Amino acid sequence: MSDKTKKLLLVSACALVDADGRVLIAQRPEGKQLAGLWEFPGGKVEAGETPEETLVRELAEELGIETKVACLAPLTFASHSYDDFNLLMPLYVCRRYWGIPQAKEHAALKWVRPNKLRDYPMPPADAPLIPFLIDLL
Ligand SMILES: Nc1nc2c([nH]c(=O)n2[C@@H]2O[C@H](COP(=O)(O)OP(=O)(O)OP(=O)(O)O)[C@@H](O)[C@H]2O)c(=O)[nH]1
Repeated sequence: MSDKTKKLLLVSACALVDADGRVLIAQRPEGKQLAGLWEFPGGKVEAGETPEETLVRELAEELGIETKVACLAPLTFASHSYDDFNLLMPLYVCRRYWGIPQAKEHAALKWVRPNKLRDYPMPPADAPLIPFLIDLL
């Protein structure tokens, strides 16, 4: 049943893709919600930002890489009801970026083939995204 007190949270996420068709996932650090789970880099869309601008900012903050809005292609989205909020999360694909991703805010990073993503525990919102990446890559 719908809970009218739950807020809708808009989060932008990115599947960074390398030349071999692998996708970058990042492990959430200890002390955060969903610690230890593997996620797509990204974060909350701040006031005044477009979802694409959020990703350009988050990829720089979280991974130390540079990309551009024009390098982000929308793929699909996740819609999931967590206990305390409803998540709406567009997923973009990015194949063009500058620099080597480093785990600046995560516990670890891993390049994974899409058909192996299910081997890594991810937040519940993410599971429906995996078939789209398998189809694309
Ligand atoms: N970046 C990202 N967030 C995800 C994914 N799946 C998913 O459910 N989320 C949820 O979307 C929200 C993203 O927020 P965030 O990363 O900006 O913030 P956070 O929880 O780390 O907390 P913060 O406010 O301290 O930055 C979290 O609640 C996270 O659990 C995903 O694949 N990538």
